[in-house]
Order: sequence, then structure tokens, then C-alpha cells
Amino acid sequence: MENLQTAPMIALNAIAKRYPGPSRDSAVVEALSNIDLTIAEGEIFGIIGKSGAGKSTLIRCINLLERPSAGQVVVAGRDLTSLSDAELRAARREIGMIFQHFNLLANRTVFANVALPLELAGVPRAEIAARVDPLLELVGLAAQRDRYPSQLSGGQKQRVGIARALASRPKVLLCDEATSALDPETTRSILALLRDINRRLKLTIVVITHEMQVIKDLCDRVAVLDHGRIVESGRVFEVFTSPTQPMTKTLIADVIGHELPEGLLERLAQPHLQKGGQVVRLFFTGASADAPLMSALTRQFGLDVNILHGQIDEIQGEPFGSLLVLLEGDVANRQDALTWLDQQGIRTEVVNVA
Ligand SMILES: Nc1ncnc2c1ncn2[C@@H]1O[C@H](COP(=O)(O)OP(=O)(O)OP(=O)(O)O)[C@@H](O)[C@H]1O
Repeated sequence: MENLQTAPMIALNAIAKRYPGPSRDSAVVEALSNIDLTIAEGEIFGIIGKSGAGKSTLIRCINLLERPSAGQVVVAGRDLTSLSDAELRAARREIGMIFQHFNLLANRTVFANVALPLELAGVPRAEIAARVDPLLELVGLAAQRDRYPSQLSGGQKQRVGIARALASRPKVLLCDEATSALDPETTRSILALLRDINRRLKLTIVVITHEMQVIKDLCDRVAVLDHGRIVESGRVFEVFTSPTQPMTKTLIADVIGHELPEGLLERLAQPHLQKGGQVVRLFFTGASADAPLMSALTRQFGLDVNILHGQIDEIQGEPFGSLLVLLEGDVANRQDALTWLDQQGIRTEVVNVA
């Protein structure tokens, strides 16, 4: 079986990027500091961070649209920072890029937009047609072949962008806020297309976005940037369900629903709820989400369990969620139950509602 961990497609080694400050006397802007990142062949990797964290700078360092002030950028085994201009132009053909505002040429048809990188690379006419038509088929735009960008929807324009990026048969696709200008339904269809081409072409995809739902639906791994540094990284499931850094928690708060609904805590503060009981939040991930816990708490520890609130979600088929329960019963038994839950791999949080 193929092991994606063995072949790094992208390695960023100790990357730094400094920009001159806005005026002669102002301090240098440290847009990126000491970035080490390895992305495996065939992976879909997300980079998130607040505005100004350095996401655009980082993704543009991967194809050297921005030249790092220090460090090495290795793509498909080649150190791009050591190449001559001509070598770099050739190496860039292995790295496609798509953009938030599509960047299509208005006076060219769909076909001619996709053909452009091949024309620039001197590919013969007959071969261009033989390569572009299957790409239009792949992105679902065969019927729009001779239309102009102004005659297309946003989603169709991004499909042209994707086909154009794929024209030079890249190994890596960089996506710079590629769905941020699209409505949710169109976003889903573009993400499905990206997943499809990732699988069919074994394309390595790097995504920067402020849309956490995109990371949740699309990416295998994610890195969190804060002030130009990677503060947390790992599998999307781990990072989103067990974030360790405050910045990560802030970024994912809306999409993961760790916050309890407004008004619920107020209702919980009612004195009769608290008498002889304790409000506890149980966090489930993966296999533990399916375990028959409630009956175990009742049978093994003699507790009454009332479910007050619950939510279940999944990240690419892996379930996770939380349950807010009122545990009633003997204090020692409640304590034993919490210890037991911990041993079952269930994180618990006693909710202070006083
Ligand atoms: N060409 C430039 N000259 C000077 N400073 C720059 C330049 N490009 C970016 N910066 C600065 O570098 C830092 C990182 O910017 P960057 O655009 O990479 O962040 P970002 O995370 O992509 O933000 P956003 O989500 O708002 O696009 C910011 O402080 C920004 O002002």
C-alpha cells in the first residue's frame, strides 16, 4: 500500500520573510519566522490564521512569488531558492495556483484561458487542444468551452481557474482563498472537485483560507499561523477537536460549536438543578462517540443521568461531539464516574453554573 508519509512533496526549512517597514524609520515587518513545514505527496494541507498572520506570504513562498529572506523551499525534491531564473520558470510549471478572484482574461474564451499557460510554454497547437479539452471535461465545463468569463457564474470561473492551473500538469496546487468569493453551495461543489482531482491526479494541494468549514471538509492536516509563526499543526480532526493553543480555539470556535448556546447556562443556574447534582460536559471523539456510556454511568455508578444538551458532528466521516449532562447521585460515586470516563478516553469538564 502506498504510504503518503514517505514522500515529502513540499519541505519548507527555516523560512523567514521580512518586509521593509512602511517608512524609512519604521521597524522591519517579520511576516514569517522560522517556518518548518513538510507536506506529503497527495496530501491536502490547510493553513489558517487571523488576518495579517502571514498566510498569503507563506503560500506565495511555496512557488517563490515571494522570495523568502532566509530558508529553503524544496518542492518535488528541488530547492527552488537555489535555481536560476530560467530553471525557476520551468520548476514553477509543477506548481499551479488558483485565486479568490479567479484572475481570468476577459477577452479570452474558456478554452483560450486554459490554453494560455501551454501557449506560453511553447506547446504545439494540436497538443494544446488534446490537453485542454479533457481538462474542461474534468472540471465539468465542456459545454462552456467557447464562452467568455463574463458569461460564467463564479463557480464556473473558478473551474476555469482550476483547469488552467492543471494545464501544465503540476504536482502541487496552491489555493489562495479559492472559495471565499463563492456561496456555500458553490463552495461545496468546488471542494468536491478539488477532492476529486486530488485523488485522480495524486495532486498535492495547499489551501489558505479564513473559512474553517473549508479546512474541515477538505484538508487532511492543518497548520495554525500566528504572527508569522506556526503555533499548532496536525491532523484536522485532532487540531479541531482538541486544540491546544488559544489562537486555534478562537479560529475554530464558530465551526466546531464548543460554545454552549446562549441562555442555556442561565437555565442551568436554577438552584433545583444543582441540588445533589453536577453539570458535566463530556467530549467524544472517534470510537468513544459510539460507546454506550450513559447506561454504564447508571449501572456501574448508580447515578441518574439527565441529558441537557448535545451535539454531534463529523470531520470527513470521523464523529465527534459533546454532551452536557446532569449527574445526580452520591458525591464519591460521581467522582469515580469522572475518573472512569477519563480512563475511557472521554474528556470531561465540570461546568460551573453558579
Ligand atoms: N509587500 C509587503 N510589504 C510590506 N509588508 C507586507 C507585504 N505583504 C505583507 N506584508 C505584511 O506581512 C504580514 C503578513 O501579511 P499576509 O498578507 O501574509 O497575511 P495574511 O494572513 O495573508 O492576511 P489576510 O488574511 O488579511 O490576507 C502583515 O503584517 C502584512 O502587513
